[in-house]
Amino acid sequence: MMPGSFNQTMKIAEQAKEFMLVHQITPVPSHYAVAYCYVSEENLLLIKKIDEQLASKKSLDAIFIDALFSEFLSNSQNIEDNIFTPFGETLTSTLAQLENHVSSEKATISHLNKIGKTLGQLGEYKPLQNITTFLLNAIGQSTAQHQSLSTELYKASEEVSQLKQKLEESRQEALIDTLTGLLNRRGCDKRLQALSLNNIHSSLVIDIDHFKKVNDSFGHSVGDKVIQLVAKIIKEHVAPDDIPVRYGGEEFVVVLSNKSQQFAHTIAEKIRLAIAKLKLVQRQSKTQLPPITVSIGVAELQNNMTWTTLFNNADQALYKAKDSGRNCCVLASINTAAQLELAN
Ligand SMILES: Nc1nc2c(ncn2[C@@H]2O[C@H](COP(=O)(O)OP(=O)(O)OP(=O)(O)O)[C@@H](O)[C@H]2O)c(=O)[nH]1
Repeated sequence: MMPGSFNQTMKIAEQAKEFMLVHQITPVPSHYAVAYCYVSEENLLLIKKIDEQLASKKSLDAIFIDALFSEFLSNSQNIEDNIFTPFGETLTSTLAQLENHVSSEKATISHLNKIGKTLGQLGEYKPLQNITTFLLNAIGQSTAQHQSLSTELYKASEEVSQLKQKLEESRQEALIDTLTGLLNRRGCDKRLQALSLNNIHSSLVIDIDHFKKVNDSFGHSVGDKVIQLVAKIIKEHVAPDDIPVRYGGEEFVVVLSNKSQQFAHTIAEKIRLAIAKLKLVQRQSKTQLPPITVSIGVAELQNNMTWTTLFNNADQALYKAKDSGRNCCVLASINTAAQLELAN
């Protein structure tokens, strides 16, 4: 879609609204973005997925649409570049044209008023006076119409700004874990794109020990609180350019940017000890929780290694930590025989 094609943009916006109505899609910005992308035929894979869903007579429910949003739109500039920006630009330029129109009409009205006044003073040119009055009325009406159109367009323009803001919020939500406020896996991937694989980086994979028992003995909400506390401690121990992530369930990953494995190990130990020191009491029953401990695998990015391999190495070290009785940190090395086990 070319910026500036106002009618076309409005048409697609209308079709997107209609599509949402027909398929009873909840009207939130992210869903609107998916509908808009579908009707504007911009993403063939997204179209294919929606068509397949419809062909198998399944509904376009919130879970399905959210998944499409996450897969195709939340992480890309696509919506911004192809939907909101041209839409906003078109509105702005149309508004500017209308304003020009209205101000030239106002100038014409002012001239005609002067002419009407002069003709009135002369008192002889009744037909000309009538024409002046007719023109004044006609232009007055057209100005009123243009002004009301301007008002509508201003409203639309404000709605676009709000949608942009909400989209940005949805995009942020899609990158952040709501329980802990840490990045989620997707957010981690995004941040990793900014790091050069040529520098020295390390990673921790941290897993809460016997966490199932916490849930089973104290309930899921206490379990959630423990996850939050562990996240908080992890965050407190890392630098602003490091990347702490809730990787899933009770597992965390930290990418320590520009830091060696030895340094990462020191941080891992500090995190482990700080968590082991926690004294938690369940508020309602005043029961003391057993000590919370974590096991940590530590690995360093080696030459020609991908992030996935780095995380796998740290994960293998984590398994070794679990096997060694938990509540410890284990360093991975490329030579697995040289695994160095630390602190218990
Ligand atoms: N409260 C809560 N529990 C979660 C969440 N995500 C995953 N879990 C629970 O975390 C537990 C993980 O259990 P397991 O993978 O068996 O591991 P574990 O009990 O921690 O044992 P080890 O890892 O072997 O030390 C499961 O009971 C999950 O239900 C969450 O967001 N909140």
